[in-house]
Amino acid sequence: MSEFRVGQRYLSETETEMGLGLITQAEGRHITVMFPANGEVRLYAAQEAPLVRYLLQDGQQGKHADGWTFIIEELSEAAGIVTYHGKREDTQEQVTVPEPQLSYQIDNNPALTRLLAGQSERLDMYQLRCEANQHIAAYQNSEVAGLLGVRTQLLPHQLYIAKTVSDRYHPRVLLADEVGLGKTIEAGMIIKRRLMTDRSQRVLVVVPESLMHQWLIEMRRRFALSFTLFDEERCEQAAEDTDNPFLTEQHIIVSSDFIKEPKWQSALSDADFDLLVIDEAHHLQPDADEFAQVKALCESIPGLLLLTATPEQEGSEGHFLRLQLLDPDRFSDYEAFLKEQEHYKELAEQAESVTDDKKLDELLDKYGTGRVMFRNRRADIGGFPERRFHAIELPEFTPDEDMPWWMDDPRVDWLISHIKENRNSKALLICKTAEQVLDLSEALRVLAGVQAATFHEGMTLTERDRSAAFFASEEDGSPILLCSEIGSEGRNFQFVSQLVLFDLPTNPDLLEQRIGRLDRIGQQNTIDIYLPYNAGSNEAILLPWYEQGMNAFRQCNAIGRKLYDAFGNFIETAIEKRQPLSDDIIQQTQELSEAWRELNKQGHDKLQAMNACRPEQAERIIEHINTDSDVDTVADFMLAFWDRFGVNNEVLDENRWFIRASEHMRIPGLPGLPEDGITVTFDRVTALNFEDVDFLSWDHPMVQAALEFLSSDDFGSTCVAQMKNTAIPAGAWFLELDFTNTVAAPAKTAVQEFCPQGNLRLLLDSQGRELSDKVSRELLDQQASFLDKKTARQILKQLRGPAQDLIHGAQEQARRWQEDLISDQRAKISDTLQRELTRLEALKDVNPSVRESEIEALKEREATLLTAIEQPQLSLTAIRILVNNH
Ligand SMILES: Nc1ncnc2c1ncn2[C@@H]1O[C@H](COP(=O)(O)OP(=O)(O)OP(=O)(O)O)[C@@H](O)[C@H]1O
Repeated sequence: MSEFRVGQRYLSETETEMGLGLITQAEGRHITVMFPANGEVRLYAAQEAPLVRYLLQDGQQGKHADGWTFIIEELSEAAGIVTYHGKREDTQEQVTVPEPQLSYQIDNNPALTRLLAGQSERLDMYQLRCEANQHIAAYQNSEVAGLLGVRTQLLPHQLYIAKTVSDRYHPRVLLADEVGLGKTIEAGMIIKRRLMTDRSQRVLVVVPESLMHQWLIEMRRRFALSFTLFDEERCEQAAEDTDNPFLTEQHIIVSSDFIKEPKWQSALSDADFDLLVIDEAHHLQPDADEFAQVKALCESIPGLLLLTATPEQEGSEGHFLRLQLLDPDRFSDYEAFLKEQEHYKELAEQAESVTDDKKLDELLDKYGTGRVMFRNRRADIGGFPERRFHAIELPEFTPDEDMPWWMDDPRVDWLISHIKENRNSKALLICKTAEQVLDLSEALRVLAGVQAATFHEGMTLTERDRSAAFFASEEDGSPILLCSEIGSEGRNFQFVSQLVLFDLPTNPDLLEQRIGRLDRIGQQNTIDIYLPYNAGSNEAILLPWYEQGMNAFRQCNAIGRKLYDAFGNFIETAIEKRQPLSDDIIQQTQELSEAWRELNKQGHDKLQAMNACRPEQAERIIEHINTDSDVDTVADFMLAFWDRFGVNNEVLDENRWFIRASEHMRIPGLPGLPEDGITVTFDRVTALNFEDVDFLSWDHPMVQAALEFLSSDDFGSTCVAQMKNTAIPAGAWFLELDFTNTVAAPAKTAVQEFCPQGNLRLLLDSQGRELSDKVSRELLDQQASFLDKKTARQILKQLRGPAQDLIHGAQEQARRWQEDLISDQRAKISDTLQRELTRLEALKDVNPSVRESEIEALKEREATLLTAIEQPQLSLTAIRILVNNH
């Protein structure tokens, strides 16, 4: 066809991302177009070529293949080739640019390119794109992003910690809530929020082997977080293909024993993790050989969360040395640390009179465990069930060497009767060793025909989980779970209300951990703790010390370990000699425990409570979560998304949908959408009631992917629609433009905190008058209706030129908006980080507690952010032309 000439420039109507094409052959009925952007050469039938001629007009900006830009003043044409005459923007020289010399990169705004190519998408797709952009900006601006979709009850003490800790640039803290109050949940929330806000990218979780699966499942179920378990075998395998196995995944769980292996030390330290979480951290023993390795790992990772309900389980000095892992400079002198504690009472009194949160932070910062340690206590939270204690004295027992001990140990008889009398309820039994568990299991099977579930270190992880599930099963589960001491930590057994202590540990913190399996969040019933013991046994010796001395069975016992430090010698001697403890020791224990409790109550506990939860702030966080995760908004958006993108959704009830990919999916797949479908809800309560239902919120990977698809691809980026408004002349037209501003910076700077996506909507009439304040998007949507593709294309042909002119002007306006936005963000970066710097430097003057590296990191962050913000990205993400047609 004669209208095609070699050298002319065209856009592909269907693949605008190929940039500006150049006709290289135009003979007969075919034309050849080269697209330099991706080096493709396409052959088209001239009559049906899906191409749009690319022509600029005077006043517009052109770009030469060498990269410089010019403003067009005049056009001329010869043999079908247009030549542009104008002025170079950089040198102000007059230039002449024939169209073959135009750059193939016409504009970095795909929406504009698509408009020029005559593309118009469905109105509903355009609306969805704009909505997605608003949701993205709202999400990035939300103060509680990452906490919106946690599948948990919104408990103030947990959310306060989650938000406070996750917002710190490099948090290094001890999460030490009393047993069962939700440290794992808090850690999960912190991880989730940090990942969702780009504050963290790579996370390493270290837990006792017995808790690895539980963590994996909790992270997935409650936070939609995918972790991978790494063990020796996995590392060996990965090491065959890569130098560092830990770089193959972003979120990794390993066992506490694993990190002690020197073999993987350097790989772990070099794996660029930015957050390390160590559960049951009281096991980190400063006097153990491998402590140096753990210390090195803790030093190599900027963020560190240590979790323990019993920080002083292994003594006060161990506690101090673990605090030192968090902040070696602050906790540099043990004696000074002890001395400081003597002043906690006065400090607490002083702190109580401070009403300003920032001042309180400063005060807590300067003394004691300050803002490093978070400990919530049952007494402060309230609402926990009562504990009842039943000590059952049984006759003395001496095992017969020729018979298994369990044949005539009176505790076994008691246990069998107990199971029989309590057929309708389950019991958890904890004893010291795996051997005891195996013997007891045999005893119950042989003597009573009871099949007990077991849990001990001799079983594999999968066997343990299977066994715990057998115990938990309501229909045909076991009435009792026999656990060795490994079952006394971390596991969740709050669906049980009876605990049988088959023996007693000498360390009160271990007893506390055992009781904590049942006395934890979610426990609905009064807890019955049974201690069947034989007269003259170790348990008979320990019982009065625990019960009368410190009331350890009925209440939480934070001072147990200290009492053990004070009376341990007497206890060990009494056990060795098989003699009861003297009344005097019991009396002294009682007096000391009362005195210490009182002292803690006035100082230590108060200070910890002030740091662990500030109720007003916690309530504000919950309010924020409720506002920012409005169920209807998420649901409306996702339902519309599924409809447009070919995901079948079937309503199951008011709150649940079954969704499955259809044959008409417009995208290759969605994260979290398996082939055979999935049931989802947008409602937290439903999510808590139905474990198998996915909880969709703005935090969920599927919802995030939907937002990402809509914003990063071209879906709905251009649209021509009609409106019927008799108040304005027929044929009047309007241009609606959506701009976004983003700032790209290295992930480690967590740039989103200061520079979340900003959106600007402009609405122009054909004269270029800006109307966005007067006519909202919603109002326009009410009047807008669909236009068929053909008419849309005709309109575009007519309005392309004038629309382009208006866009040109609007871009100027958007740039001014961007400058204001960036200047606010720049000020916020400087203000916040300078304030933080001043705080750290002031703190350093009071005591040498601040690491120089912390100050350096802060300065570096500020410098990087301030550099990044100099190159913000303004994008025109969506364009709509509305033509009045009545
Ligand atoms: N906000 C919540 N909503 C629902 N369940 C919760 C919530 N917080 C905690 N739980 C449940 O309560 C139990 C205790 O929580 P978690 O395991 O996090 O406590 P912990 O402090 O880590 O326990 P431990 O001291 O034994 O290590 C778990 O079963 C957990 O799933």
